[in-house]
Amino acid sequence: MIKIQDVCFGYNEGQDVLQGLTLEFDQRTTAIIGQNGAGKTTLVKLLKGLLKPTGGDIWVAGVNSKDVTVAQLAGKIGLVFQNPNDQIFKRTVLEEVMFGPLNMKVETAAAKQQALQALEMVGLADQTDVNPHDLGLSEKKLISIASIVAMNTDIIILDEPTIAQDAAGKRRIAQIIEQLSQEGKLVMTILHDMDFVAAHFERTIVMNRGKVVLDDKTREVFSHQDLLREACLDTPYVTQLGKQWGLPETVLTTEELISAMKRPR
Ligand SMILES: Nc1ncnc2c1ncn2[C@@H]1O[C@H](COP(=O)(O)OP(=O)(O)OP(=O)(O)O)[C@@H](O)[C@H]1O
Repeated sequence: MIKIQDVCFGYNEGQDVLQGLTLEFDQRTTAIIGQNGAGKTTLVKLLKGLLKPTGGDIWVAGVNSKDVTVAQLAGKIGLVFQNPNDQIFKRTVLEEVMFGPLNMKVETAAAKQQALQALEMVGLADQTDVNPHDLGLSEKKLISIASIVAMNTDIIILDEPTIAQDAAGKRRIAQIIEQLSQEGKLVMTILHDMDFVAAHFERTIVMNRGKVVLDDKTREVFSHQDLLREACLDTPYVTQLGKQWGLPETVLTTEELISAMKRPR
């Protein structure tokens, strides 16, 4: 669905923030992790067409991002920004979530239907008339997710969706990701929460200083404690407990840890 070939990008000449990335994305739920400044947000802005590569090529659904405008790419790829205040600007939740489909020239009735379905998915179907600016950060994040889901793109990128979410909010985000993935969409997510990554993502890509240093099944990635440490990242808490218990395998959830601990040693 997305192919990236030798992509370089720098905000300032001579200072490449991304250095020759080559990646292919398929329908697996994919987490992108890396310390602050690793280049994660820059990468997804390039995918969305908000930035253009200074070298290399990006194809989204077979189309080279250099040959299309941001508006043309908007029908293929949706990006939920890290800060919902960068995205929200309408006076009611329903207007906000309808804006994307209407902007894509969807008829008003269908746009409303898509918006209501998206709000149902994020658990805010009863907040349609509320001013989004009166809501808390966790709800604003859910509204910004609904706004992108309502546009019904095949590719959805979430930048730090778990920030400001309590345990129930995180469970909701995990359900949304799972549902979108089951609908056949590519869901790519930037995250700092390693426990969330371990529990919910099939593939994990680790970035460090503008390069991909690991790209594999999530369990495989979290078995490379040394490489992760070099990238200034921790393994999930439950994985660390498993290692301290002396387990040879890499566990990713509490269920896996408990079942492994019950085994005779
Ligand atoms: N608009 C900009 N102008 C100049 N430099 C920028 C700009 N945006 C980001 N950078 C720099 O590019 C590098 C990569 O930043 P980016 O935001 O992509 O990293 P990140 O991995 O998403 O970090 P975080 O986890 O903190 O969001 C950093 O050194 C950052 O300071």
